[in-house]
Amino acid sequence: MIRVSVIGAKGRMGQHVVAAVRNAKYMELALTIDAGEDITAITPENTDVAVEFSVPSASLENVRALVKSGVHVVVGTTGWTEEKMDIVRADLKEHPGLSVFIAPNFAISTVLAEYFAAQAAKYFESAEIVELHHPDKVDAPSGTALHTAHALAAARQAAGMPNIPDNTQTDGGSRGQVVDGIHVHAVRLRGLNAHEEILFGNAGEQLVIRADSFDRTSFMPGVLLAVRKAGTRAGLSVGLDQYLDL
Ligand SMILES: NC(=O)C1=CN([C@@H]2O[C@H](COP(=O)(O)OP(=O)(O)OC[C@H]3O[C@@H](n4cnc5c(N)ncnc54)[C@H](OP(=O)(O)O)[C@@H]3O)[C@@H](O)[C@H]2O)C=CC1
Ligand SMILES: O=C(O)C1=N[C@H](C(=O)O)C[C@H](O)C1
Repeated sequence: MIRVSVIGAKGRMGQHVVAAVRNAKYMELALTIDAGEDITAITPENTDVAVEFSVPSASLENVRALVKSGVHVVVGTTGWTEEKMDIVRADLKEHPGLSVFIAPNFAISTVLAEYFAAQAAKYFESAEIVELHHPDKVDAPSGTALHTAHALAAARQAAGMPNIPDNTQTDGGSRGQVVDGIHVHAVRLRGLNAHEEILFGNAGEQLVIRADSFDRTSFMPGVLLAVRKAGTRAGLSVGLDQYLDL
């Protein structure tokens, strides 16, 4: 049995994770922790893997506390920068064998969309990203869109592509945030859940790759896969693609 504790357990994702763990074979729910509760209650005596879905402002300190306790961590919360990950990498040096796995997105559709987009990137002069989410989301652009922008930029750079053409002379914000040279646009609309479009353009043609998570259940197979894989890859790793046969 894998004993799984959930941090952010009362949140939208946390509630789904609690239910998914309860229904999963060979897993049992250990502790559930939310804002204001004592995360140090999670220890190797009661937990094998902690799943963290809280808020971007709290996630780093939660992960650091969990690493200090000595449990494997699966993280879905957004807001992870290289600087924050370096802090966790340094902490992990004191705990060889422990794993911290961060996934900007656990939905197979979105992971594949980014994978396909990275393959397409070198064939198109233009690329932009549109992410669309529910209006209760606190961060923009989404962690997924940031991750996709980095992947596209890396693919373009590896192929020696020039900057994306854009002759905009005045911009009151309508052109979105520029991430590694890629324009990223965020839509917040009641009724939506989590959606991403990657648009590519050449003279006379367009390719659109789109992934839709209509319901948070879409993230659960990925979360459970990451829990099952916890500890197989010591140190910090990022992205569900690593666990898929891509
Ligand atoms: N990787 C992926 O596939 C996915 C990632 N996400 C990301 O997951 C995160 C959570 O999303 P969502 O569930 O919608 O957000 P919610 O706001 O619904 O849930 C967050 C929960 O964390 C709690 N919380 C706040 N501070 C702490 C803390 N210090 N310690 C423990 N718990 C805390 C909140 O409590 P309170 O409300 O009282 O503050 C709330 O219950 C976001 O960053 C989101 O972008 C979302 C979907 C999929
Ligand atoms: O807040 C959300 O809902 C989501 N957050 C993640 C992100 O910012 O990429 C993953 C998914 O898009 C849902």
